[in-house]
Amino acid sequence: MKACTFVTGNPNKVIEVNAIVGNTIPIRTVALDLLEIQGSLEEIARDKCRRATKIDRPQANSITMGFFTVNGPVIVEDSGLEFHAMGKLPGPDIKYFLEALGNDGLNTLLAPYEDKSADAVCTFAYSSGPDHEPMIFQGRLCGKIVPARGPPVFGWEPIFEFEGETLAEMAHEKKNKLSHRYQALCIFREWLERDKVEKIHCLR
Ligand SMILES: O=c1nc[nH]c2c1ncn2[C@H]1C[C@H](O)[C@@H](COP(=O)(O)OP(=O)(O)OP(=O)(O)O)O1
Ligand SMILES: [Mg+2]
Repeated sequence: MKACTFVTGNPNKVIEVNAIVGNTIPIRTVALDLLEIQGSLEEIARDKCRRATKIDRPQANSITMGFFTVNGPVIVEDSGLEFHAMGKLPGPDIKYFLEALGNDGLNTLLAPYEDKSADAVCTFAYSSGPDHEPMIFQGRLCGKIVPARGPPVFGWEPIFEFEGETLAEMAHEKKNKLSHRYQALCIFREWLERDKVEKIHCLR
């Protein structure tokens, strides 16, 4: 069975996706930061996915400087962080907010508000090839934004608290059994397994 290609520029996503799916879905990864349009998480993921299926001739890979092509099924992912007090902002723009303000600055943004709750949203888009419209699989984890605690290894993990622990403090095994990414991948896996014959055919 031919593997599904996960195109992402983020090595932490690769580590988590591999840990979550194990060998239940054959996935190979390609390290490439795809262009992202402005829009909702779903629109961004769909557009990235269409773009990924069209990588049909050797592409320079900016991260490894290797060359690759994508043939067959593809998945991409877009993650957002929605502050309830701010009408779901920064949402898909969290990457740029984090780069500009850091985790402390994200806390400061919420200082005027009593409501510190936030949703971490993970949106996968899957397509079996350039002629197939992407399908969307989304997972959501509701937590709250707190002053940073825990190792600052992956994005906004140190400021996102779920049931008393920040994601940075949480054991990886635990995060990978409850996270927004875990939930999205469970729905994706269920969909793949439903009507298995047809989907396996898609993955060839
Ligand atoms: O579980 C997570 N725990 C903490 N931080 C996270 C998580 N998941 C994404 N993040 C961060 C990475 C990036 O700063 C932003 C999402 O932006 P996003 O465009 O989806 O990711 P990216 O550009 O790093 O990789 P990609 O090439 O797949 O688009 O939130
Ligand atoms: Mg991105």
